[in-house]
Amino acid sequence: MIPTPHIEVDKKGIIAETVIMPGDPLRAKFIAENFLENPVLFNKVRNMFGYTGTYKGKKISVMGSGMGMPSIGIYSYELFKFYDVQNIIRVGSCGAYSEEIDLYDVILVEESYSESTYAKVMAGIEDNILKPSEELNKKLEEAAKGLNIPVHKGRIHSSDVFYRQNFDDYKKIRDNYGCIAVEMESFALFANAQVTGKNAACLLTVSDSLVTMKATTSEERMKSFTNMMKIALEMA
Ligand SMILES: O=P(O)(O)O[C@H]1O[C@H](CO)[C@@H](O)[C@H]1O
Ligand SMILES: O=c1cc[nH]c(=O)[nH]1
Repeated sequence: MIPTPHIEVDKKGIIAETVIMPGDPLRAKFIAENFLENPVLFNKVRNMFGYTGTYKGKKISVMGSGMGMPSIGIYSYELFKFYDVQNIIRVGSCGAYSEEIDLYDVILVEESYSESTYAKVMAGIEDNILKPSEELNKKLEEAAKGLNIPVHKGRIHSSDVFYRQNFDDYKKIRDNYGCIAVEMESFALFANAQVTGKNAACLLTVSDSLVTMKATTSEERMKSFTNMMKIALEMA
């Protein structure tokens, strides 16, 4: 079924086996233009930019996912199911739930807790904690070590909601589930990888802290979260 409703590529082989996937399509453009050799734009449907190029001689793609589970649910499913993509590495931003985690720190997600119904509705998956690929995580950790970039590892909260009416509610999730940070896509990505028999992982950079209320700017979120980009590219 290609092209798909959301990706205008009509041939296999244009999109690489490994796709690096930020939420922001402009972060995808930034990665392609600053890290890939000879990047070629393969998707601009809904401005959800996707590029294929090479990194240190290896073919690799980068594409935005949009925000939230319904959005990454669509893009990652189409990539896994219809374009023979084997690995998707999300490179996202997140809010810190712990004082020990500072702005710009990088987190390698070991488990993703969610109250979302995505996995259940999509495939009858009842678990509320999903895991990334062990093998990808091992490689990402090795790549981070090789680059001398420290990473926190742990369980994060994958949320359907950015703006809670009761801000302090996040503390219940942090304390009950041991989550160190919050983002909004990894749970759906891991569910899709499980359903399609493919591999997914997630690196996050801390853009703000729910504890200290420190925050980066939107420009910084787009352009300066380069450490996680380098780890993902080096691994790929
Ligand atoms: O920076 P991205 O990858 O979009 O990730 C985070 O930022 C968005 C919210 O601002 C949500 O998509 C959340 O998961
Ligand atoms: O999902 C997110 C991402 C960054 N910061 C948050 O508070 N939530």
